Amino acid sequence: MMELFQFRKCILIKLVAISLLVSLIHVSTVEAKIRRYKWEAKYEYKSPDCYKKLVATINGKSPGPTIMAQQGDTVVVELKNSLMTENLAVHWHGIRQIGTPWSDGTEGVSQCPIMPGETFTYKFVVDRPGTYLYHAHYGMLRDAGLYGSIRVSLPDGKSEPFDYDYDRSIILNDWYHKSTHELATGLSSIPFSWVGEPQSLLIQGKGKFDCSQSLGASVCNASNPECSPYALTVIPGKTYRLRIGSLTSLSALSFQIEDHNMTVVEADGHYVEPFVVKNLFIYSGETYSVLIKADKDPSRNYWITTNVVSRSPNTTNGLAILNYYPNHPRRSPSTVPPTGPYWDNVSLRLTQSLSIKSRQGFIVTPPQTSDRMIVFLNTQNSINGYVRWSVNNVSFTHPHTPYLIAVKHNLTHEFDQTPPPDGYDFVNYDIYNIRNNPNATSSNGIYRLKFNTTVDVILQNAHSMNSTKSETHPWHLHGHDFWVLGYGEGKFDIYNDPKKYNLVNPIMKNTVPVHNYSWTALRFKADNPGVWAFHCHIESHFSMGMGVVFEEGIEKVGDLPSSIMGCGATKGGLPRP
Ligand SMILES: O=C1O[C@H]([C@@H](O)CO)C(O)=C1O
Repeated sequence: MMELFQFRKCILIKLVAISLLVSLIHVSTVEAKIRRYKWEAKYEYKSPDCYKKLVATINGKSPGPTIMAQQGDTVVVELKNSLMTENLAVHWHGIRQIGTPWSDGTEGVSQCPIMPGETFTYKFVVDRPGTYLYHAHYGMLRDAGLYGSIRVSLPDGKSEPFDYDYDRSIILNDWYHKSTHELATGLSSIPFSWVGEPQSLLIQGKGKFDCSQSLGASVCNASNPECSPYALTVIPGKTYRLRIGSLTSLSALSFQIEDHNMTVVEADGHYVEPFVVKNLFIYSGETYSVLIKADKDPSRNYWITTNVVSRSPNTTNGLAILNYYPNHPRRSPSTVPPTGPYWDNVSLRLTQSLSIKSRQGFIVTPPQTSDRMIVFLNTQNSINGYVRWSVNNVSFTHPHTPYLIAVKHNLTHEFDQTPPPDGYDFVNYDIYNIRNNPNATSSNGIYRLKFNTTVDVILQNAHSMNSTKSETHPWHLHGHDFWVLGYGEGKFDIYNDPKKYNLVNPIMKNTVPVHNYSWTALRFKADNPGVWAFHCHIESHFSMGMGVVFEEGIEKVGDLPSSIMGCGATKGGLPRP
């Protein structure tokens, strides 16, 4: 009897084990989906802020389609360049491209440009849940409207550490009426012609330029439905997760919703220890999730606004409508739209930056020490009469052969083999004044990092060349997230400031501002084999040389696909080193 019982028990255990195994296999096959997209990039006449101009679209839209995926999925984007006369590359901003550095979409770094008429396929895994972006990474093409959102949700059955009823993605932008070609030409000419302040601010691709400036209805038509304000419809009583991303060309923004507080819960794909704000400061390349509750008087709509901060604004505020259902989405509130905080209040912005900490229960503790410290002094310079931006007095230029190919195949003659400096003259440099000698050099040399080491990067801001200000610069790192260890005003003190680092619960991000006359300290692990750009996300500043490139673990990078080749030294195949 006992034996029969044991036998049955054994069979039962085996059955349970088999069914568990089957369900595990089932879960893993259900989880890892392939999300396929077929996109065509082309120019179309559009009027996002009522002013008609050529806009770079994806499948006829700007912002382009939102990529919706679950953690662990593989995204495949077959991208056709139908821009007719312009090259293309698309960067998946915030996706680390582990094992696929050739899919990072950075022209000159990870691939040759996609030529007009060509189709290029990007394939990568979205390994973490969160809010990300995509945008053109060729010349200043992003500014022409080629961008969109990536939303990575948790696998089925897993839930976020906060509750909400609905999820919405909103991209903030600023908008120029001149073509990107005109803007880029002005920046690289003698005399220098600055892009100036943008003509309008867009919220989810819509803005309002004042057409009364006598342009004629064929150019600017205030009643064009294309430029009716974006309406975010909410059901009274419900909680909304707003995934807000900024892809401004230049502007740092403040975002606010009339009468509604926002609880910040996510930054660049990482959970934030929740904190409540009336306005959200957001810099180009950053993403945040905020929760809002539709718990105000439901008989009316409310204004959503954006305004420029950190530069003296000359652009009307962005306007959208928070539409309480069932009010009409076009019904403008009769109230005055909130104007946001004063543009020049640096300490308010610094305070918000310092409030962003990693959420309890989700903290990834940083290594407590680093192997290398690199200090990047950000300055505006002059090189042979051209206005440029530099890092440690070196202004970045692209080589003809993408670094990933040149480094992997040891094509040493393709770029300067001398690495740029790890620091500047800490003792004598006065960050508060226009420099005595504005001259700098340019180079396409790169920083080579020892694989798996911990690297600290200190961004040091300074006075610009001929204005009366120091400007905010949002820096974006490809291929990694970094821990934000600290921010401070003035000149970074390499002996004492590291003692004040937050090594307990720093947030991890991929984009971070360095505030006016201030420093920002970051730490990351050089553990992602590849070649990665790190640059100011202001499109004109990057095109004026404000960036660097890191290489790590190139020997661990697999065979490069031939689809990324075809330019520079790889015209007609790979040359010998
Ligand atoms: O790169 C820039 O150039 C101008 C100004 O410094 C010179 O006109 C400006 O505001 C920038 O951000």
